[in-house]
Amino acid sequence: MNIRIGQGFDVHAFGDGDHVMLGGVRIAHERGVLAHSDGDVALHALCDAMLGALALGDIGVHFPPSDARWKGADSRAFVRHCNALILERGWRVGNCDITVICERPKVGPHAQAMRELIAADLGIDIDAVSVKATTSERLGFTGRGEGIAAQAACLLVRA
Ligand SMILES: Nc1ccn([C@@H]2O[C@H](COP(=O)(O)O)[C@@H](O)[C@H]2O)c(=O)n1
Ligand SMILES: C[C@@]1(CO)OP(=O)(O)OP(=O)(O)OC[C@H]1O
Repeated sequence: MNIRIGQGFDVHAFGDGDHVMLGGVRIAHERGVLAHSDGDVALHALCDAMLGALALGDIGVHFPPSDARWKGADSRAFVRHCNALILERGWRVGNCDITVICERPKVGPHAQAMRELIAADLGIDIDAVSVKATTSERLGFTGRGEGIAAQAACLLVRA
């Protein structure tokens, strides 16, 4: 088999704070997120998609929330670690696609910066990295502004 696919999903509740991290980009916002790490749902979903493609469990297995090393951690380091696991097994990311789900903040103005950071961390062309967003039409916990969610898909090809 010369391709593998994985998908990921993550949620964090909003809490006190003045920014959210999304796709490695710091976005000023009137709420922060409650998390052990920097709470970057986009990168956590991506990590779970990458790990899922390798059938290596999930982000919590590799970076346990009980481990003080990950307190406030930059989630870009998680992405780079997952990418190293991929490369050392003879794979590379062919492309990935992330959808962020929230009413606010607006993601569109930051999507290009996110794509650039993710492409750099994966060592792949920016054309292979997609970041998009949707509201949930004011329905559910994202619609009520209680939290933020993201889902991701990741294709691996033989290096
Ligand atoms: N947090 C968000 C949510 C949405 N967008 C952009 O707005 C478009 C319309 O959203 P709908 O949920 O009404 O379909 C969407 O396609 C995104 O381009 C955004 O940037 N940030
Ligand atoms: C990222 C980790 C790191 O301890 O903690 P959180 O930032 O709380 O994020 P979550 O999406 O719950 O994933 C679990 C953990 O791996």
